[in-house]
Amino acid sequence: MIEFVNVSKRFPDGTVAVEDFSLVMPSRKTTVLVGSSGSGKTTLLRMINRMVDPSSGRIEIDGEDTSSLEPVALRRRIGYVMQNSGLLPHFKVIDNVATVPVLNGVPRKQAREQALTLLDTVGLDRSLADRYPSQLSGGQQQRVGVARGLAANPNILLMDEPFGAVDPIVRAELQVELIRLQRELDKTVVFVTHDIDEAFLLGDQVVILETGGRVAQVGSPTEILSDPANDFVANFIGAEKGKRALSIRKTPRGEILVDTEGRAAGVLVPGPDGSPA
Ligand SMILES: Nc1ncnc2c1ncn2[C@@H]1O[C@H](COP(=O)(O)OP(=O)(O)OP(=O)(O)O)[C@@H](O)[C@H]1O
Repeated sequence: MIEFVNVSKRFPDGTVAVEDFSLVMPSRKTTVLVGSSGSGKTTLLRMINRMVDPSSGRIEIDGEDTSSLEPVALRRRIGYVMQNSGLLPHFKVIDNVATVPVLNGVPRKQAREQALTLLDTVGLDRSLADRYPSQLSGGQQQRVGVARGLAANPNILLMDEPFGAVDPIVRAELQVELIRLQRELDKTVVFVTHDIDEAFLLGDQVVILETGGRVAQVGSPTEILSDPANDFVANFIGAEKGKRALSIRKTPRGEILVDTEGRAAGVLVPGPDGSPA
């Protein structure tokens, strides 16, 4: 569990990126921080692994105050995946993945073997292991970025807009892949995005942020969709504009859900007690 307790961050130039932020991010769940540009998402994420230190307040990981931990050691046991993959251009794919375990003291041969297994995990063919990042597609690079983030077998995986720079089709593939991975690996994931659809798709807990890291609402996607806390949230999630309104259309083969433009959105199936799901 990651806990923020009254955390603020003021940068040396006086910018207050985060003000009095408190939140529990449960273990083995995905928490998504979503908000517009400048709302403090990246600053919040980077405070978890001490790439940025809070000006006040504290962050605990499983009850341990991170300010008492050595930053480099902390960073090595927390996976970090960023936009544009953050791969080292002059290292082959396999060495990009194996680097952190080697720094952690794993013998190189063993680290490279584990790296190959991780390529399997993220759905990449092992034949790509000897390529350089520039010889991969954007989506493949992001998968290597995820493999790299997982390489030290961290309990926590921080992901900063990891799918922001790839085209929508690849992005959808990567999102599905992350859901599969999360079921398999059971990590505590903190994911930053400005895309509310991505937040609802991936998040167990979604945190909608306003400027200064102010929490507009926290909840499951269902809770937020069914009961937006205020106009800001309603506007942000598109509920106000009826963008997410679905209605039932009866067809000879059953009932389907359609969106406001008449596009089919899904099939209505009965719930366990026979009521509509
Ligand atoms: N090193 C810094 N020095 C001064 N101000 C900073 C620094 N890093 C970030 N900020 C400011 O802090 C605020 C929050 O930035 P942050 O990068 O956390 O936002 P964000 O929500 O991740 O934005 P984006 O979606 O654009 O990445 C912004 O106003 C930003 O300009």
